Amino acid sequence: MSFRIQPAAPARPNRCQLFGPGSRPAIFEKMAASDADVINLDLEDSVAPSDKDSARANIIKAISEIDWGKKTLSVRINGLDTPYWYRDVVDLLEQAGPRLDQIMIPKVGCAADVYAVDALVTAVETAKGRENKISFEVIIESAAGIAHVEEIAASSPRLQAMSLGAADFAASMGMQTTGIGGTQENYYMQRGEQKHWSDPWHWAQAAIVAACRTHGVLPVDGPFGDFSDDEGFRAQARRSATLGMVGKWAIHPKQVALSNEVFTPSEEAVTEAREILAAMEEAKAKGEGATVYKGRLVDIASIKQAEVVVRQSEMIAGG
Ligand SMILES: CC(=O)SCCNC(=O)CCNC(=O)[C@H](O)C(C)(C)COP(=O)(O)OP(=O)(O)OC[C@H]1O[C@@H](n2cnc3c(N)ncnc32)[C@H](O)[C@@H]1OP(=O)(O)O
Ligand SMILES: O=CC(=O)O
Ligand SMILES: [Mg+2]
Repeated sequence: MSFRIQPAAPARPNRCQLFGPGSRPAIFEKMAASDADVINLDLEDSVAPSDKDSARANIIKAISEIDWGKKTLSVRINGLDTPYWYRDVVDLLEQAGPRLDQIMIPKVGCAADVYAVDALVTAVETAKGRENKISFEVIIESAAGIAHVEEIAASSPRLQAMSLGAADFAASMGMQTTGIGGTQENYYMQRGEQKHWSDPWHWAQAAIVAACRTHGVLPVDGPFGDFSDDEGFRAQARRSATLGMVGKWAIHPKQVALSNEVFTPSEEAVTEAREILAAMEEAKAKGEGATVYKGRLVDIASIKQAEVVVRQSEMIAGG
């Protein structure tokens, strides 16, 4: 292990982030009643330019009027390349009240983007004497974002989570697809007569997980656009969970249960993890660092692996 200890990411459930356009206030109560751990009220790409002001007003009203329970409540502001974002930040911070937990910054391309929002948020918080400080989440969804992913992960103590935004990412990278996440028809290996589909999102996800884990940030998988394809969603979410991501977005309420299912360690996985911990306790008592569990090697690294599963399960149960 490096001399630098890996910081822990925030210990809060983030299995599913449910999105809804700020221009559609009729669904806000349904979002609040959902089983999502995080709610993302959107001011950005699901809101038409002509609706930006009214969407902002809807969201500000709903933040204090609706009972959001214990959910993390986040608002996605507009990008720094638009004329809307400063007004989003100032109005939210001045008018939305203390229930707002987090701001999501889209299309972050470098650490200075986060610095700029941090400076504005800090000024308004200080001016208003706000006690509960706003946290940040960012979306990596551009070539610049993925090229600078580590400096972005290290950019601010406010930063709690980082998502991959497959739609804008694909556009920025010039990828030949209109699909949002999941299997892409033309991304395959050919062997004889057989096609084997690969995962074009994998490398970006792995880069995000590594940057996040280095700096104590929660890595999250973004949208899966085809909400009629439950198995496709599950497969994408399982790959993300296996890579170390803690959750996924839902762009339709039917995806919430799917995401919670995948990102909650199963009873079977938790039992096995506890058995590994018990086996290693026995080994330790005998002065051994390695032993055999169900015919396979387990050693001191296995304790850390098992603890990831047990900790995640206990945090979700307690959260
Ligand atoms: C690439 C990106 O940036 S993704 C993030 C930004 N995008 C978004 O925020 C989009 C979020 N999703 C939506 O706007 C909508 O779900 C849509 C447009 C995809 C589909 O909307 P609809 O056509 O109304 O879906 P559908 O008819 O299947 O809705 C079923 C029920 O769920 C409700 N519902 C729809 N979307 C949501 C939502 N996001 N949250 C909670 N409830 C919702 C509907 O009101 C309806 O309720 P009802 O049964 O009481 O009438
Ligand atoms: O904002 C999300 C995306 O996929 O783009
Ligand atoms: Mg986007």
